[in-house]
Amino acid sequence: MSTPVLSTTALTKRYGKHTALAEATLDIPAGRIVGLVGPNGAGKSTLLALASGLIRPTSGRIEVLGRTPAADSAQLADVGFVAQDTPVYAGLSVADHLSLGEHLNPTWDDAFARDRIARLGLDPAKKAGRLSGGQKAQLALTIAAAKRPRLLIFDEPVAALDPLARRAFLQNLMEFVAELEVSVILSSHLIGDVERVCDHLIVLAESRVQVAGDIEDLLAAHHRLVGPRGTLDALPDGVKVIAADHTDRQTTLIVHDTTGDHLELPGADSVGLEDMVLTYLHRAEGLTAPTLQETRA
Ligand SMILES: Nc1ncnc2c1ncn2[C@@H]1O[C@H](COP(=O)(O)OP(=O)(O)OP(=O)(O)O)[C@@H](O)[C@H]1O
Repeated sequence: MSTPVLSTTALTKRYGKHTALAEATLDIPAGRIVGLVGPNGAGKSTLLALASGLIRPTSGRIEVLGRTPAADSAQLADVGFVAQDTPVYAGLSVADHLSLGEHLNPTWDDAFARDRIARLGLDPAKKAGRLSGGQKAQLALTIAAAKRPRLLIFDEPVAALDPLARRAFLQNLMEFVAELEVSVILSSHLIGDVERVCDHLIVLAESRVQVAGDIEDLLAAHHRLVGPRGTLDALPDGVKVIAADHTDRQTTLIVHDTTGDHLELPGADSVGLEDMVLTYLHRAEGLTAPTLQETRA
């Protein structure tokens, strides 16, 4: 089996008394486009900063491509990181950015970078400060990809972009992935975007991983069950209730079949990605209707 892109065990980051990330255990296979979703302050940037080696864990283990993040120059070259707010140098031209990239990165693919800039229609002489938000994002993406990393990490790459620029950026990203055979982890607030481009999902809320896995598997393992009240109380082992809603007569459950056996559950209906993510986010905030156990207590 190939080395996981990201592997963590009980990964924790604290700032003083505040826990930004708690006990995160993840195993992400290579070749995925991973969507990291969660509300403000959930710990997304913290996880990405740990993965890129910008910060060190308080406790727990993290390996990126089988090694400690930012362990040495080879490991640094293997990971391209684009922080929030698409960091480019306002006073430098597009061409200056490419020269700088070439100078700083031993694995720099100049032909690839120049070809991308031409295809995007960016004027090499233009100062980065005069580019639009979408163009800045595209420039940052080009620079990160031209390092020819094995993993690209983006912290909310499309947050500041209008819908058209967002779509163009994500389209571009998918082209890169196919062209460079690179793994990608990106954080986003937009579940629709994640659905469009990602094949693996991590839901983070309240500093904890709520659920993670290949999107296809997660969708196949989550179900909505509706039945007369009382009929859904006994579920097979390994089927976890994520949310429960009751009326006088009827119970609606969102459940996660964690057995991996694709259990046949009576009356099971599918759950869309957005509903699934929101169910986990609501549960983390304690906003769900009471669970069956709580109702019986
Ligand atoms: N350097 C720091 N010092 C102290 N607290 C921090 C630091 N960095 C992050 N935090 C706190 O850790 C928590 C997680 O922050 P983080 O930036 O990882 O969240 P996020 O999910 O990326 O949020 P957003 O979607 O708003 O970017 C927050 O409560 C934040 O205030």
